[in-house]
Amino acid sequence: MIRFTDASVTAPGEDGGSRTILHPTTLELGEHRISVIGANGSGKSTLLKLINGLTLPTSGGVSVNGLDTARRGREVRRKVGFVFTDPLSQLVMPTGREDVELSLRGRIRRADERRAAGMRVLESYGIGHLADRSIYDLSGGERQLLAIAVVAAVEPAVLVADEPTTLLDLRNEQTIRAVLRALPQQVLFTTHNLSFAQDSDRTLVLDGGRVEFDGDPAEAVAFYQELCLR
Ligand SMILES: Nc1ncnc2c1ncn2[C@@H]1O[C@H](COP(=O)(O)OP(=O)(O)OP(=O)(O)O)[C@@H](O)[C@H]1O
Repeated sequence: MIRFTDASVTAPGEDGGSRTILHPTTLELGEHRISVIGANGSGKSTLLKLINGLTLPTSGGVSVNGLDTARRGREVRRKVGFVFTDPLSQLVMPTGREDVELSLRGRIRRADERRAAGMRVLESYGIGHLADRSIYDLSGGERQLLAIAVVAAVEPAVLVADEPTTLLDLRNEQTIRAVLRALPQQVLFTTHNLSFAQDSDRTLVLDGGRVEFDGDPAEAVAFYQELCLR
């Protein structure tokens, strides 16, 4: 269970004062698949980053399975895997094989076992044949698949993905959606794709740093469309 208790985020404003990015927010997030939608700059990424402590609340708190993100960030990050919009910002090794092996390092000590396990992960995502190719020579979809595989390899309790299909064509978008749908763990994602948003059990609509709607995905999309037309 992810809990936001009056969690807010402020940042220095241009006028020397402070600017509210997320107004005090209280949420209990327990559903298997939760989507977050809203206009550019409405606070979606900030909300996701609060979940694994990449961003800490200025006031209030956020916890994951009872672990406070401010006090127990390392433990939280072991439970919450984060997939960035741009896979190149998280893939740190020259090839997929090395990246997935790095991810498995804390779990599997023996190099030969790690190598075999890494290969099994890549094969399960249909990218085993790309294991030794430079990450710079992968297509956007292949890279996004690799980024998800690397994060999911350590079986985090929660997987958070920030606009995971934004850079993808229709076929790759469908592949990533199917991959995320099949993951057994809790998945939270942001998207501007309203059909993808409805691939979930619950949708939050953010506007100006506030959760303005929280509930059924189809109703959330209708609410958001109306909000955009106002
Ligand atoms: N560390 C920071 N310092 C100052 N302003 C920030 C910081 N982080 C985010 N912001 C601002 O807060 C607002 C919300 O940003 P956020 O990235 O959460 O929006 P978003 O809804 O994910 O947008 P997009 O759809 O464009 O990705 C933006 O105006 C952004 O510029």
